[in-house]
Amino acid sequence: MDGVPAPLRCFRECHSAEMFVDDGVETVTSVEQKKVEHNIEEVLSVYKQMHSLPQPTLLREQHYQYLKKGLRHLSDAYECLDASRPWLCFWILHSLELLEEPIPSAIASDVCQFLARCQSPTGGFAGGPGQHAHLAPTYAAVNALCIIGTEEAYNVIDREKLLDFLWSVKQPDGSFVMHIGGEVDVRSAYCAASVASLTNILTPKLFEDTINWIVRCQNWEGGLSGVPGLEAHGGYTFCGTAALVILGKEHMLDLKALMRWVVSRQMRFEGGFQGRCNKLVDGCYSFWQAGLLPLLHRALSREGETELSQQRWMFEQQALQEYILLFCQNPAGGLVDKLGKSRDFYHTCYCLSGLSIAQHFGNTDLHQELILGKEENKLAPTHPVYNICPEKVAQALEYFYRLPVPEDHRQPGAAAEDRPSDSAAASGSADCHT
Ligand SMILES: CC(C)=CCC/C(C)=C/CC/C(C)=C/COP(=O)(O)OP(=O)(O)O
Ligand SMILES: [Zn+2]
Repeated sequence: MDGVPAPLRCFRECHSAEMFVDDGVETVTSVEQKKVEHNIEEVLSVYKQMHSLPQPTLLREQHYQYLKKGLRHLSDAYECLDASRPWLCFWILHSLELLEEPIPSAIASDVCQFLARCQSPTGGFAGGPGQHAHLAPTYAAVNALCIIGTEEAYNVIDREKLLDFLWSVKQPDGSFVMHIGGEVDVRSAYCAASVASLTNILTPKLFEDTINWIVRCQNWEGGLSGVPGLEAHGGYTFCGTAALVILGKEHMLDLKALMRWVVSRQMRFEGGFQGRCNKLVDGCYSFWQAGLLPLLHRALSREGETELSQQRWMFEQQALQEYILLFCQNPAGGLVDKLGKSRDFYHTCYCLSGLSIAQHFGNTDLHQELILGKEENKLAPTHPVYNICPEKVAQALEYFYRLPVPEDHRQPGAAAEDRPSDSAAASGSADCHT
């Protein structure tokens, strides 16, 4: 059965470019914005000539071939991502799970062995073998291993040392640096909370003061910035909000102001999202921004602020699907930021993740689908906190929550060798989780 027809034009009330021009003065961004809108109009007019009833199609087979190849061979263009190799594993594996394409067991095992080589002897994962541990590839590696979801995959993670690493990047004010000697921003709090919760090493002490630090990142715009006092941005807003959801404290944000900010980031003409006010649409914000709506919906329904019977997220789900399917697909496979840009695995992962959010409303209890185009366009649902499929989250939690939480006597910024000896630690309580 076919899904709903495309909402061509009905969402497109006005050209955003007009709003980017202040008193007739053009800026670099307003000129770029006009180009984006021109490109969209051109593609739309060709599309309308070819199709009387618009039915955008997800190019499943092309995306599958592009992703499958990427697991074994990367072009020279990826040399610059030599310090982000676990990310490439996550982006590709998550895209494949959204497309419901199984990962052959030999490839899954090779990925496990590769990620094991990225694990630092002092805990956490690095961007590549022999590099220093960093929170971003640690998040990507743990997510990739949870997607694989085998005993071999789970066993790669040294949880005791992972906790050492998290403490080594914890700061006295509650924030985290991305790596020892590195920068602080709210991505790190999310990466730390995500891996700690998935692998059952989350202790209240580890996130002491983190909640207040994240809440300080929400600014007058309603969204969150990377550190307190800067401009709100979708990437950081997602990270801060999802971290607070993991820590059970999302209601400490001004949720209504956040809702107003994020829904205003959906572009009226393009249908996709921008990352921050007065900037351009980009396919990857289909997840970083639209992914906030399930988090907000849950938080606001708990506070009795949204109708539980509501059947839609509070953004134009069809318009976002249209943006991704009509303007972000490379005909040879892979997805892009915007028309005219090259495909890459990051945008493939986050465009597909956003498409999945826009297609599935609710959770396993109450589930409503809104599929633009044919039913074959339907992707698997994604978990809005971790961005891996919900069954894989449940399976990982089931596995790791059978294991005890490691003893935690560590201090912010402490190196692994500063930890009390194992025998001293072992004299304490065996399991502080309960
Ligand atoms: C888990 C994890 C590590 C998440 C990453 C979150 C994320 C996407 C952060 C984005 C950071 C940022 C300020 C981008 C702006 O880039 P820009 O100025 O090039 O783009 P813009 O014009 O769209 O703002
Ligand atoms: Zn992007």
